[in-house]
Amino acid sequence: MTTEVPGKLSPGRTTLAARVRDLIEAVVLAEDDPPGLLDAAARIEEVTESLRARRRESPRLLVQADTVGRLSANNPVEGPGNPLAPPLSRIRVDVDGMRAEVTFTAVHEGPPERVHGGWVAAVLDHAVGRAVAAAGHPAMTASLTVDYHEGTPYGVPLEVEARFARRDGRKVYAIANISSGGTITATASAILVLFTGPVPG
Ligand SMILES: CCCCCCCCCCCCCCCC(=O)SCCNC(=O)CCNC(=O)[C@H](O)C(C)(C)COP(=O)(O)OP(=O)(O)OC[C@H]1O[C@@H](n2cnc3c(N)ncnc32)[C@H](O)[C@@H]1OP(=O)(O)O
Repeated sequence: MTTEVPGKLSPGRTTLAARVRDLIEAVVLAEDDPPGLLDAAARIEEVTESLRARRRESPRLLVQADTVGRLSANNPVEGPGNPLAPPLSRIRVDVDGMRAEVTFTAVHEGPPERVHGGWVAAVLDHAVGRAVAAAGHPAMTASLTVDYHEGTPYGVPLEVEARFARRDGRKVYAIANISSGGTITATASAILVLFTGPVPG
């Protein structure tokens, strides 16, 4: 059975994360005007201090996500609560794997007008983790091999797909790809190792 994510998360938190994401992009693209930049920095520092005054102990923010159970909405790839996360959207998971959308921005630029390969790998790593968990084999990535076939564009929605392939004892094999407008730009194959204890969120 396919389950739609996200789960329940306070709108204030997702809105704040979205605004900070916008802020990061604005910072990266801001013209070099030293007084203006210093003034902005001072105003941002004020907001940071007001949030810091209400600091929680752990970054983990568990919400009911899907068949895997309670997961952290602050996950740095998928989590809508984390401004660092692109994040993932339109997530669909089932026993065969997961599909999702992701839109990178100029913040993620590596090669000119293309997404940094580390970010592509992060999304693929996350996707294989999601896929094997959805297939009933929650595991951590031990090995991830990424092939970059073409530059991955930012500013457009990309499709992410990952599938559980097979299990051999504690080793779980999975594959994933990321595509733009039907063209696969990167593929990954992964070996994950089953968790022996409780699955962290
Ligand atoms: C609103 C909603 C929001 C929702 C929000 C969603 C959040 C949803 C999160 C879910 C999705 C997260 C997905 C994140 C994906 C990561 O980011 S995972 C994090 C990165 N990975 C790590 O940190 C792992 C670090 N490595 C380790 O901890 C340990 O090496 C491992 C992987 C646990 C394995 O250690 P171990 O348990 O001691 O196992 P070990 O006996 O060494 O090996 C077991 C088997 O694996 C094999 N193996 C081990 N390493 C390798 C290797 N590198 N290559 C090949 N084989 C290997 C061994 O040869 C052995 O094989 P067999 O002898 O059984 O045939």
